[in-house]
Amino acid sequence: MGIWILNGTTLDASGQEAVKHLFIENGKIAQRLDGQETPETAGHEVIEAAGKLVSPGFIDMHVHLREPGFEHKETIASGTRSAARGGYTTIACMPNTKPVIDTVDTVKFIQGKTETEGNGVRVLPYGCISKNQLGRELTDFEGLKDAGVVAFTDDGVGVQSAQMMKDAMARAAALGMPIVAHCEDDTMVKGAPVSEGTFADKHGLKGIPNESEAIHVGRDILLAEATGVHYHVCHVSTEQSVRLIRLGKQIGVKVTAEVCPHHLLLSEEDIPGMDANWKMNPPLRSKRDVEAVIEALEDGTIDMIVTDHAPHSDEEKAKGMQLAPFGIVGFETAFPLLYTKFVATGKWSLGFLIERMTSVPADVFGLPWGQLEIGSEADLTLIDLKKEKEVDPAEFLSKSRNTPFTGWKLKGWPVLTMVAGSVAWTESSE
Ligand SMILES: NC(=O)N[C@@H](CC(=O)O)C(=O)O
Ligand SMILES: [Zn+2]
Ligand SMILES: [Zn+2]
Repeated sequence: MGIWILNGTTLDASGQEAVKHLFIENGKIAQRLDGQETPETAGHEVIEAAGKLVSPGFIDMHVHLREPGFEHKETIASGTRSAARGGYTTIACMPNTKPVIDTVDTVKFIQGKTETEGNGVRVLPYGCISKNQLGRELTDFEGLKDAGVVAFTDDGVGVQSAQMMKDAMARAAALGMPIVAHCEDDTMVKGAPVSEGTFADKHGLKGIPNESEAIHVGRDILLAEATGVHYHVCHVSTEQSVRLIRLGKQIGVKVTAEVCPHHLLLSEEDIPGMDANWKMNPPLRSKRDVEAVIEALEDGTIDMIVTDHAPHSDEEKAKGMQLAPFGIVGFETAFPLLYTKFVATGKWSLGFLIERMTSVPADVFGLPWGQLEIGSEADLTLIDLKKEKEVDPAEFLSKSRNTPFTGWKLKGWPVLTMVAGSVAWTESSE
C-alpha cells in the first residue's frame, strides 16, 4: 500500500506554485501528477492536502536536545516531537550535553535513543572539537566520523585558542568534514547577559560587544583559508561578522553561515524588561545588526536559517536576566514567524524562505534530503498558510517554554510532518 497526498500546493525549482498529487511508496516519492489528473487511489491511503503547502521537510542544523544529562529541559523524545510539530524532519543536535558528545559511545547513545524514542525524526549528532569542550585537547575525529557525526563543533563555547582551531580545521579538512563554530572570545564577554546597547545602559548591565563574535569569525576565516576546511559559522548576529563572511566568500574561502529567526526579527531595543526569555547567546543586537543579517541572508552571504532551539526550564529562566542561562526554544515557532513577518508581508518569496530551511542546508552539509523529486525520501511538511494562531507556550510539545514570542499572532502553521513516508506528527493527533 502507498500513500497519495492529493491536491497539495508545491513549489517548483523557480518557486512557482502548482497543485500536484504526490504518490509515496516504500518511503520515497514515487510519482507526481498534475492537479488536473485523477490518480488511481484505490487500495492506497489518501491524505487530502487541498489548500495546504507541501514543502520538503525542514532541516535544522543547530538544535539542543539536552539528552544525556539535562533531561529536565528536553529529551530526545520531547525534542523530536517538538521538532516534528514545527515541520522539521532532520535536525542536527549540538554536543553540549552531559557528558558532552566527545566519544563514540555518546554518539551511539544518541543514535540508539533516536531509533527508539525519536518519533521518526532524523537526528544527526555533532561531535565535539575538544574533549569535554574545554579547548585543551582535540577529540578522536576519525572515530567520531566513523561513528556518524555530521560535523565537529564546540557549540555553547568558542574555541579560544587559535592554534587549537587551526589544528582542528586541518584534521577536519583531511577527513572532508566541516568545522562548525560558536564564535565568542571569552575575554570580551565577562559575564555580560545582553548586548552592549540601550537596554544594557538603561538597566546598568554589562554588555556583550559585537567584536566578541566577529573576532572569531575573522580569525577562523583566515584559518579556513590556510587549511582549506569547510568552515560554518553558527548563529551570526552582527554586521561585522557579515562583512567578514562576505569577504571570505569573495576570496574563495569555503565559509558558510546560519542565522536564527530571533536575530532576524528582534533587536535589543525590543527587550521589554528584565525577562530572561529574551536572553540568548549571541544576544539580541542593534537594529543595524538586524538589518545587516537580513540583507546577508537575502544576498546569500548567510546561507541558511536554523533555530538554535535551546530549551531551559522555567525555574532556570526565573533566575533573572543576570543569572539565567542563555537560550530560547525555536522549533514550534520558526516557520510561522518567518512566514508571517517576511513572506506574508511581501519581502521574501515563499520559495526563498523554504529553500533556506530545506535544500540549502542539505546542499551545504551534503545531506540527501530537502527536495521532493521522484525518488527522494518522502520527508515533507504540510502547512496551512492561512491558519492564524497566537503563540502559546503552554501548548508547546517541547519540555520548555522559554520564548520571547508569547502572544504573537502568526500565520502559516504546519499541520502534518512525514519522514520517509511515515507520519511523524499531525495536528489531528494532538
Ligand atoms: N544559544 C544559546 O543561547 N544557548 C545554547 C548554547 C549556544 O548555542 O551557544 C544552549 O545550549 O543553551
Ligand atoms: Zn552557540
Ligand atoms: Zn546552540
